[in-house]
Amino acid sequence: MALEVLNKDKNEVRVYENSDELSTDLADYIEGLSDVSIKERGVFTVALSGGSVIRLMRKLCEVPYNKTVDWSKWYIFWVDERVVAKSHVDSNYKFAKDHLLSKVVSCSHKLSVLLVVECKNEIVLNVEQLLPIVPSHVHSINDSLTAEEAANDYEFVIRQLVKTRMVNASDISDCPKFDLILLGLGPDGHVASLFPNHPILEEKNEWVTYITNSPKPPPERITFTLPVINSAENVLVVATGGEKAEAAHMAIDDIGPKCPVLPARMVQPCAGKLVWFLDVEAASKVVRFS
Ligand SMILES: O=C(O)[C@H](O)[C@@H](O)[C@H](O)[C@H](O)COP(=O)(O)O
Repeated sequence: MALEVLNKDKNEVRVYENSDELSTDLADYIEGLSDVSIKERGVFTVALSGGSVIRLMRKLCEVPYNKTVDWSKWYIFWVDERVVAKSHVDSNYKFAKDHLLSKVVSCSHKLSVLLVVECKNEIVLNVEQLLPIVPSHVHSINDSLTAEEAANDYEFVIRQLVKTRMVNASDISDCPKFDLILLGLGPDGHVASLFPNHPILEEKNEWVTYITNSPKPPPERITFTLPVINSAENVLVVATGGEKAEAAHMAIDDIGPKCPVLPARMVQPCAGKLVWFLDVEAASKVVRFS
């Protein structure tokens, strides 16, 4: 449970004693969003970031969430990706596969075995609930292309899914409306591969763009643009550790005209909900009373 829940404008900031508590509540929160979306539309579209947020989602693969989340209805995307082979240690796809997605599949297999045993005892269970992630629902980038080509290709894939309404369309912008976008936070205030002072912060037309000079290695990346992030139904920014404290403070608090142009501060969903998940260290500079 959160130690504190702060309301900052229309956004919520949840502060946790440690990363374990944060991880449990994050799993709970995501399960709730997944449930609502699947009841309403039959699918849950989620875009993942790279870095620690993936490890912090690990409880989704544990009891009770591994039994309650309907993984078969998840459609998985990447908010940003490093332009490297999918087998490369720097690949966000590989990281998510190794630390999250593959764990879901193996949990679900175990559950299927349990299901057979329980069915013989005439216990009625919802078979559908126990299906694993469907491989064709996992939309990673094409790693055989250049950064520019990969960004165009990824945008094309998303546009096709918006046409069929597998991915929702925003009512107020010409953008997809993902059910959930998960972001990490860099110590410099970057989110996704949107770095401070980079011209792509101004991008208004593209859904997916690319950079070849990322200050965080590797240099070549593709990324969702701010209009896409801000069109999501739900955005969660997840950060732990003291090195994120200054960035969290500058992104969340009203610090007047001297405020630098910080990508994390530019995350302001037009109609959706933004929730920050911080541990006490990352939240140590966030103003408690305004
Ligand atoms: O692929 C990436 O590099 C990212 O998507 C990036 O935006 C990341 O989420 C943050 O840098 C936070 O990373 P950590 O949580 O690991 O510090």
